[in-house]
Amino acid sequence: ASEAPERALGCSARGTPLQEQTPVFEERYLRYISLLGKGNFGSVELCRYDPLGDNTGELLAVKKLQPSKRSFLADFTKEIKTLSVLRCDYIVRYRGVSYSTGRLSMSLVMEYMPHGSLSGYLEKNASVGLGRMLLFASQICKGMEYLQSKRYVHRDLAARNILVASDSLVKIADFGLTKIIPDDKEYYRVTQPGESPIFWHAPESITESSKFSHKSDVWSLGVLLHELFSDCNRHQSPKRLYMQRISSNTQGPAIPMQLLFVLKDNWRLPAPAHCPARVYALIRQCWAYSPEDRPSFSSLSDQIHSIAQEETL
Ligand SMILES: C=CCCn1cc(-c2nc(Nc3ccc(C4CCNCC4)cc3)nc3[nH]ccc23)cn1
Repeated sequence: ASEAPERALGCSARGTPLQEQTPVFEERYLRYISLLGKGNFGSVELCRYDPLGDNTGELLAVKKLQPSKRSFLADFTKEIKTLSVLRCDYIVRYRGVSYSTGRLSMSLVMEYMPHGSLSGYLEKNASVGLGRMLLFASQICKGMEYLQSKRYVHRDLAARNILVASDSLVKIADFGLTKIIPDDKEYYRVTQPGESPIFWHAPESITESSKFSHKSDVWSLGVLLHELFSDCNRHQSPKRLYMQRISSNTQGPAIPMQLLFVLKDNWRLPAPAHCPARVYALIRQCWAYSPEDRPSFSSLSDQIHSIAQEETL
């Protein structure tokens, strides 16, 4: 499960060799253990793949699709394709698929992350020190750097979608909304904005243009870092802080427009309590109004690295 990897952590430049790409797990050997999470997509279950029937099989996270809503099936197969080519220690590992003969449904099999989501983990372990926070932040940056190298835009970067493998390793998960930027463009324009988490979205993704790019992922990473350095405290969540700021005139224009208004007016989420000034300054860089003024993931990794060296001396 989460034993320390004997090799250095990292992401491989080339994709997964073809024959490894879609291992099939026979559904009859997948033993249900418990429910790990539910979403508008379906559910994620903890299962043991136990072909020998002696409970020695490995634990896996199996994402079952909600009974075949046609659109979901298309998105689901795209998510499987998206995950299957990714090979990075900071991205939750895709293991394969499982088909159920009877119900003509398909499940996505992934590595099991024992500690659950980062938001849940931080609520439970308030003692996470600055050093580990910065370690988690740099791992997420490296995972995003790798996604960018594959021209993937995650579009749903938030603490709820970061999973904890061990006390010293977190990974990016939930690629349900991930899009691949076309080769001839620098952004992805969303036509069907579903239930979108606007409090994590960059201004250009909120406006009618619904533009998503690596730089809009950088904005969301800033919001994620704000959550991280707020210990994912629900009372200081981005949604709650934004709603406090804009709720003065709820009967006014729709929430997204009010959010845009305060962002245009250069208001930003305040520094979390106990957040080092250098970390908040880094977070603010991610929230530059125009995308091109935001740092790259590699620059963020370097800055986090130098903050870690200074702050944890
Ligand atoms: C990304 C978020 C939306 C969808 N989603 C993904 C998962 C998920 N979870 C886990 N592990 C896990 C371990 C413990 C707990 C517990 C439950 C009881 N309360 C304390 C925390 C919860 C989850 N491993 C995974 N691998 C791949 C996916 C995945 C769950 N939901």
